[in-house]
Amino acid sequence: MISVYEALQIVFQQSIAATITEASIINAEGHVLAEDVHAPISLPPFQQSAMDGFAVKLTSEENYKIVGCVQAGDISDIILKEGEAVRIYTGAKVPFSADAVLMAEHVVEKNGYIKQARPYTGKTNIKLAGEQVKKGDLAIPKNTLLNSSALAYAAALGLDRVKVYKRPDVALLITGNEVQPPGDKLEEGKIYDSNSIMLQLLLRKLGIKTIRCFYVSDEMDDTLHKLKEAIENYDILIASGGVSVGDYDLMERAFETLGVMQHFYKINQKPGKPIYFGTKEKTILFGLPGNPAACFINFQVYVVAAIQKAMNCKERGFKKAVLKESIENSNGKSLFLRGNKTVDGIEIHKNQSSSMLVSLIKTDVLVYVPADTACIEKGKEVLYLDILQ
Ligand SMILES: Nc1nc2c(c(=O)[nH]1)N[C@H]1C(S)=C(S)[C@@H](COP(=O)(O)OP(=O)(O)OC[C@H]3O[C@@H](n4cnc5c(N)ncnc54)[C@H](O)[C@@H]3O)O[C@H]1N2
Ligand code: MOO
Repeated sequence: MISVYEALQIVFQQSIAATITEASIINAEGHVLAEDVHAPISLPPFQQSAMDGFAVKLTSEENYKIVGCVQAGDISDIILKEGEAVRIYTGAKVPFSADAVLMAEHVVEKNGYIKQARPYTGKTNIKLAGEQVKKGDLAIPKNTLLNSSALAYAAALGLDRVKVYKRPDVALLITGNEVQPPGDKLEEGKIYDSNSIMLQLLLRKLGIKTIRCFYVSDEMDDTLHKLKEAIENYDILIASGGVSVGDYDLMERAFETLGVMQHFYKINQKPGKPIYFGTKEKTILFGLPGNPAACFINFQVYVVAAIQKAMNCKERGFKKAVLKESIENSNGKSLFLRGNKTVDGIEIHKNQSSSMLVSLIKTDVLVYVPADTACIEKGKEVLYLDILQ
C-alpha cells in the first residue's frame, strides 16, 4: 500500500491539466483567468466629476457665471473662460478647460451666478482619465481567481467574455443494491443513499456545474455499461462504494475490464484505505469507499486536489496548528481525524468511525497524523487541512 504523500503526488501528476475555454462574465465566477487581460480602454475613459456641483476655471475672485450644464452621459464642448462655471453632476464628463468641481454644498447660487464658499485647489473632485487603469496596461493578470469584483472590473472595461480554465464535467457512479433514494419508504435491508447528495453538494462548492449521477446495481453488466458511458462523456468520474474486496465490490474489476490505467489502489490510511485512482485517456477516475465518512474524507484529500488542478486553482496546502489534546496512533497507518479549529488550537472529535456522518456535521478540519507517528502530545503542532463543507 502506498502512503498518503505518494498518493497525493500521483494524483497531482496524473490529473488532467486545465483546458482553456471562453466564458461570459456572468458565468465566469469561480474560474481561474487563463490569459492576461489588458485594458481595452482607460478607466475612467474621460475625466469625470466626482460630485454634483459646478465645474469651474478657478479664479481668485470666487464668483462664477453659470454658462451651461453637463449631465452624466452628455458630451460637452463648452470651453470655460476665467470666472465661468457649468452645472455638473456626478459621473459627467468634466469640460477639458475646468480646473475643479465645486461641491453644490460649497457654493451659494444667486441670479445665474455662484459664489465659492471655501477655497479649492486644482483638480479637486475630478477623477482623471485613466487613473484606475490606462488603455493597454495590464488590468487583470492571468491566474486570477475570478470573483465578483474581478468580473465587475472586466465589465467596466467593456469585456463581456473572458478566457478561463474549464471546469471539469463530473460523473458520479453511486453503486450498491442496498441504496435507496431519500423520500422513498425504506425497504428491509436497504439504506438511504447519502453519498450522492454529499458529493454533488461538494462538487457544486468547487464550482462544478455539470454533474451527472449514475445509479449502479452490484452487477457487472450494469456497472460496465454505465461506467463506459461516464468515461466517454465526462472529465472526471467518481464512484462511491464497491471498491473493497467483497465478491460484489466490482469497481476495480470493472475499471480493469474497460482498460483504465491503475495508478494506485488502497492507501495506508484510516479511514478510507480502499480507494482506487486511475486514468483512461483524458478521463480521471476515483473509486471512493461507500462508507460515508471515508468517502467524504477521501474526496476532501484527493478529489479536491485533482479538481483544483483541472481548474488551475492554487493548490490548497496543509496548515499547522497546535493540538488541544494528545493523539495516539498505534496501527502504523496515517490518520485523518475530524476536528475543529478553535482560537487556542484544534479539538479532535470523539467519534471517528468511517460510517458516521454525525461527527462530520461540525467538522471544519481534518488533522493528519503520519503513519510512523505513534503519538502527538497535547500542545504540539499538527498538520491539518481546511475542508469544504
Ligand atoms: N475484507 C475486507 N473488508 C473490508 C475492508 C477490507 O480491507 N477488507 N475494508 C473496509 C473498509 S475500510 C471500507 S471503507 C469499506 C469500503 O467498502 P466499499 O467501498 O466496497 O463500499 P460498500 O461495501 O459498497 O459500502 C460500504 C458501506 O457504505 C454504505 N454505503 C454505500 N454506498 C452508500 C451511499 N451511497 N450512501 C450511504 N452509504 C453508502 C454501505 O451500505 C456499506 O455499509 O469496506 C470495508 N470492508
Ligand atoms: O477506512 Mo474504511 O474507509 O475505514 O471504513
